Amino acid sequence: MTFPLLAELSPVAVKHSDPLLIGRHAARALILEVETWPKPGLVSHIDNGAHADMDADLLRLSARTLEPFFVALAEAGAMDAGMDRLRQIGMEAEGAMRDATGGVNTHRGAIFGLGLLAAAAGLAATCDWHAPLGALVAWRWGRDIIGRAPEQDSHGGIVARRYHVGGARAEAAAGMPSVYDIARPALAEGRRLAMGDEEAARVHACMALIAVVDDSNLLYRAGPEGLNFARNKARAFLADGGVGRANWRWDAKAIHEAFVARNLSPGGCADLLAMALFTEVLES
Ligand SMILES: CC(C)(COP(=O)(O)OP(=O)(O)OC[C@H]1O[C@@H](n2cnc3c(N)ncnc32)[C@H](O)[C@@H]1O)[C@@H](O)C(=O)NCCC(=O)NCCS
Ligand SMILES: Nc1ncnc2c1ncn2[C@@H]1O[C@H](COP(=O)(O)OP(=O)(O)OP(=O)(O)O)[C@@H](O)[C@H]1O
Repeated sequence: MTFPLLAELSPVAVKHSDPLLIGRHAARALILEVETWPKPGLVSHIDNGAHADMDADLLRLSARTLEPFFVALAEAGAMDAGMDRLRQIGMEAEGAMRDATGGVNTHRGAIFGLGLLAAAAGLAATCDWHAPLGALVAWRWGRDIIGRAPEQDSHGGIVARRYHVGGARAEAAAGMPSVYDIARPALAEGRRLAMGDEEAARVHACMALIAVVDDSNLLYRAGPEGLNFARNKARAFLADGGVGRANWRWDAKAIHEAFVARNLSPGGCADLLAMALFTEVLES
């Protein structure tokens, strides 16, 4: 893996060092992601997308349940904890999520990605870090993240073997490039195109992510054809002007319905959207 030199990264000030605030912003980012419609195939405050076992209330409950674990991860980061300790807290968070939701996987990917960013936010304050939090994740924990073999029987493990994609771990070990190179610029473009409409900007960023990310959820449910179908729909939406058109919401709704009809759900892209919203608040 090649990683840019620190001097090549854009200068960034990390604004918050209080673990309680970091945890609150992480949970808030998850809630904001839910309050976004139409996100193709995904759960929102309007409908459940391609999910029979979740709705917005369950995702909100899950987000609230996870907040103390994001606080703990920020505290662990501030103590320069290694990956074993972060993993332990992450597994406890997964257990609490399952207890709260009756066993539903509401936020497994989000715990991992947002959790690492929360730990990096805690660490940043103690080591005078002036670059993106994703780069700090890669620099401090990247080798340990990628060095660990994927779980054999998880959906991600199955997809990784079958299609040779790296999923959430590769994304994190590379410094979250989909957050910084795709979602953050798309949020800014969406705000400009939709004249400050924040929900529109989030839909725009979600489409930009679906257009390029190797989302292991899409691959698990529908293989490469499903992934390509999803990408082509998102690319066409963006090529037609994204949220800059007056009738964009109808087009996004039609894409959402096409995903639901095929049981497609880009859960990884939903996680990456939440991570982009979180880093926007923490970095300037
Ligand atoms: C690493 C994890 C995510 C492995 O899960 P899995 O084997 O199913 O891998 P997979 O890559 O498919 O990711 C799972 C979830 O990540 C999200 N995701 C899918 N594709 C991507 C992608 N390309 N980029 C980012 N996230 C993605 C989705 O929500 C998906 O459900 C994780 O569950 C795990 O090992 N947790 C242990 C706790 C831990 O290490 N925590 C670290 C500190 S919080
Ligand atoms: N709004 C959302 N709607 C759906 N999934 C989301 C949403 N936000 C985040 N996700 C992510 O999607 C993942 C769940 O996706 P999904 O239910 O497709 O996977 P699964 O439980 O592994 O498999 P399956 O449901 O196909 O059996 C979670 O780990 C979560 O992080």
